[in-house]
Amino acid sequence: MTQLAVDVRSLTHSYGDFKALDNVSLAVPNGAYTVLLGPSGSGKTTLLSVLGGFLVPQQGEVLIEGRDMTSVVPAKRPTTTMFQDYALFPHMSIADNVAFGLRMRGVGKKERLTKAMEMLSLVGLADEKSKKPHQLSGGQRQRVALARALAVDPVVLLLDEPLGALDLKLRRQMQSELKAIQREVGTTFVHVTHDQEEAMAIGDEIVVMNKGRIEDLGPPERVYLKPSSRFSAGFMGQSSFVSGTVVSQDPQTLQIDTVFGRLRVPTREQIYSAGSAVVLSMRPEHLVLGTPSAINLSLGTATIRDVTFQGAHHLAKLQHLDASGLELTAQVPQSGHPQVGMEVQVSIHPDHLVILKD
Ligand SMILES: Nc1ncnc2c1ncn2[C@@H]1O[C@H](COP(=O)(O)OP(=O)(O)OP(=O)(O)O)[C@@H](O)[C@H]1O
Repeated sequence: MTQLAVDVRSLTHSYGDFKALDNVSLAVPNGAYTVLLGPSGSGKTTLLSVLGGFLVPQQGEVLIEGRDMTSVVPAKRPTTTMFQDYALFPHMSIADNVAFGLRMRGVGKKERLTKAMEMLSLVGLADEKSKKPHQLSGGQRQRVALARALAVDPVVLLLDEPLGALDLKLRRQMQSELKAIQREVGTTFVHVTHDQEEAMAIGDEIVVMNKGRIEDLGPPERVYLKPSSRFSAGFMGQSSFVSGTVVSQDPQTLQIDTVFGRLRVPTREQIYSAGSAVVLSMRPEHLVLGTPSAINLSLGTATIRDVTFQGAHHLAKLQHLDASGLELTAQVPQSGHPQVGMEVQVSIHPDHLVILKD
């Protein structure tokens, strides 16, 4: 049985009247790269602070490798936290910065410098060992902070917006480096970000947070393709939403009334009762413009209202002709030449239609 690196149970924490964490439970398997994703104020940093021991929750428990750590101070936990500003010591060499945590733990000089060099090699900075932090680029400083955090062999490394200070290009590059380093060392990483692309690029598991609660949790592909709530669908990229009411479900077909008529969807694992209010969520790349194929569900006809060039494709805003005011967003390949004012038929493959409880 895989032991859990982190097991938090029913965490609740308020600042005054404001509930920053509302009954949060989360299990992180050993060796996983977990990303806490959510908008500003959703409780990500509060949760990370509880894991790192900087905040004792008002309710709930934190277990690390099965041991209760709820009230244990940060220095006595098998966790280290890497903050966004890296907090490197400016007067110390890179090697001494990396060895610092080991020095605090009483590790001898020879051993700690050997470990520091091992960690600097891991992050590709062995040649810079004698430099001071100000002689390095932002990306290099970030790697030093990572080497320092890993030097003490934590069970869990907690990263709070670790790439927030980097420009976009470097940020994307560091994402793959972080992931590669995590795979190599096998340490459990819990990483906070509000950047959906970063979460998808890096996480084995994404935890989508909203208003102090976990809205969705799973591998990136699952959370993107089959989000489990409207919030999660909207936060993990673009989606068009359409309300519907379930008419019936039999072994073959789920029937839903929507503004563009009755949709007959091959039946789902989930059983819907007649009269249930649902929301249909559709990703732009799943909306098909042009004559629908036999298997696709027809969503009627729409007018293209706006087209934006996105490099690899166009994004078209569509206004539905039959359903007043309904807007859909569709991705159109460059070869599609979408033009404002064009009337197009819209359809979707049933497997791409996400049906959520309203
Ligand atoms: N020490 C504090 N005192 C009062 N309110 C706080 C405190 N720390 C956080 N909050 C509030 O709790 C909420 C959750 O904060 P938290 O920092 O956990 O969110 P977050 O998801 O990490 O947001 P961000 O991405 O902006 O850092 C926010 O509304 C914040 O204003």
